[in-house]
Amino acid sequence: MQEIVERTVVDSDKQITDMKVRYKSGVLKYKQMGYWVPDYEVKDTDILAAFRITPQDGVDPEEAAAAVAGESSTATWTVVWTDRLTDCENYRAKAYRVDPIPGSDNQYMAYIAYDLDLFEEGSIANLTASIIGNVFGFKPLKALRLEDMRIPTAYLKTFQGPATGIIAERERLNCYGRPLLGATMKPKLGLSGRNYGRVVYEALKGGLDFTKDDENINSQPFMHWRDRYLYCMEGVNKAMAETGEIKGTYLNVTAATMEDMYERAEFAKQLGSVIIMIDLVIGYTAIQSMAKWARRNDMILHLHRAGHSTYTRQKSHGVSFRVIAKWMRMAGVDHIHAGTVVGKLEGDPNVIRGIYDTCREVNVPQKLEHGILFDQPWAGLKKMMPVASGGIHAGQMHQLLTYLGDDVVLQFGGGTIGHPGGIQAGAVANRVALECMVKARNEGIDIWNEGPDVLVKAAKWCQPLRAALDTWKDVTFDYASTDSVDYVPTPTPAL
Ligand SMILES: O=C(COP(=O)(O)O)[C@H](O)[C@H](O)COP(=O)(O)O
Ligand SMILES: [Mg+2]
Repeated sequence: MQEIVERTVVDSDKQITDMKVRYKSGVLKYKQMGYWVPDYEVKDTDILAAFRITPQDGVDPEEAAAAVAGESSTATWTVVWTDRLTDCENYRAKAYRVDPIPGSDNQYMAYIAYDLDLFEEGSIANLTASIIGNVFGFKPLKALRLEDMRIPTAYLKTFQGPATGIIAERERLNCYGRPLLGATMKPKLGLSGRNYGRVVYEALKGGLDFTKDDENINSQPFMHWRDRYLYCMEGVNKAMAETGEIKGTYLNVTAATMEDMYERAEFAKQLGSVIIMIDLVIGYTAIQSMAKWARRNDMILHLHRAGHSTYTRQKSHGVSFRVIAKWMRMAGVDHIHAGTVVGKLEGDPNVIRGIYDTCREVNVPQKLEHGILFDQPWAGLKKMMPVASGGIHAGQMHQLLTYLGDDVVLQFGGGTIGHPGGIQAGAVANRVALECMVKARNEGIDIWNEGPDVLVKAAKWCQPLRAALDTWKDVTFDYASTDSVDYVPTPTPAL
């Protein structure tokens, strides 16, 4: 206690000096206010953030980094007397390193350390209110992107982590050694409950493990949620009885209020569903609440990342999806849409690799070429299953398996329901393509190069696979990606 009093007194002198400096120059001086500490020694318990900053013309990059540290921790636009009533030396975030990004237009990677005491335990809302709070609209910067974070073990342990995790999910489904297969219902909107349930049944009967509500299916006039749940679960139960496999359908419980979401989740549980679904747009607190509900009720929790591209897609402004994935593993979801590499939606292979590692590794080491700027040990939080979805089809199975591995849900919406032979044939094509590719890989065949031959051979005796390959052979999505790793700093021992 004595120590703090002393520090406060020393600080008060420093604050007065800082204030005089500021008033004299008439310019904000975050560096002089103590937010730039190049010789700072990072503590094991610090939360670290790496921001891509684009300072306004004429703004010194270190000053800009210090401004980010200030605005995302304790500072306001001017020095305030009340700082002296706090342990402000400790509470100020510290910008401790700024690297120019080669080949960029005045962009820098700024590293900032935050003391653990700045954050409430187990609250993504509180963490993000600082880290991505006001600071993204801050005038000294033209643009700002949160590229990565290091969450220390001390803070991780205050979070629940995935409600179920990959290991328990596989045990519940009794499914090992291969990716899981799913399909998103199409058309996105408009089907009645009975027709919808029919699609679920056919897709599961054909060999998929899961079907899935689309992100914008909730309780519209054409199909209220209870109808959807009842018809879907009828389809699930029938398909399970006929195939002898455990199956599920992600019942989207997204709704306007927590009360509505709990009511829907409870009904899904009563009907025997193994999985429910939420959309990212419900917000971090709602996601954490649903994760706690899922843990209490032995339910797998699927998260659709609806809305993420509004802030993850641009290269110089927003938040990297890798960071969102990290927050979601802390928040406690079991499945997360994480990109496909191939398919209709953008995604650079290196960036996607970094996201998949973040979801499912026990310890994620720094890997600069994958955009992973910090070591991230997960401190016992369970693994989260990535979901590959968006314009994928059976003809890409060798690429999907090579890029994404086994612990993933491969989800074919149009690639099941658009099959010329019908939904069940589409599911058969996907299951056969997957099984033959896993078998080839396990026998040591180089599926990256030989994969297309493997598929063609299997298609000789599997008419639905042949039809799928014929239908989608020309479908490629090779539009330029806007997302790739361009920042490869020299690692320093401090990291
Ligand atoms: O409906 C689909 C996919 O349908 P289809 O298989 O017919 O393309 C999903 O909402 C998107 O995959 C979301 O994208 P992401 O998974 O990248 O978040
Ligand atoms: Mg969708």
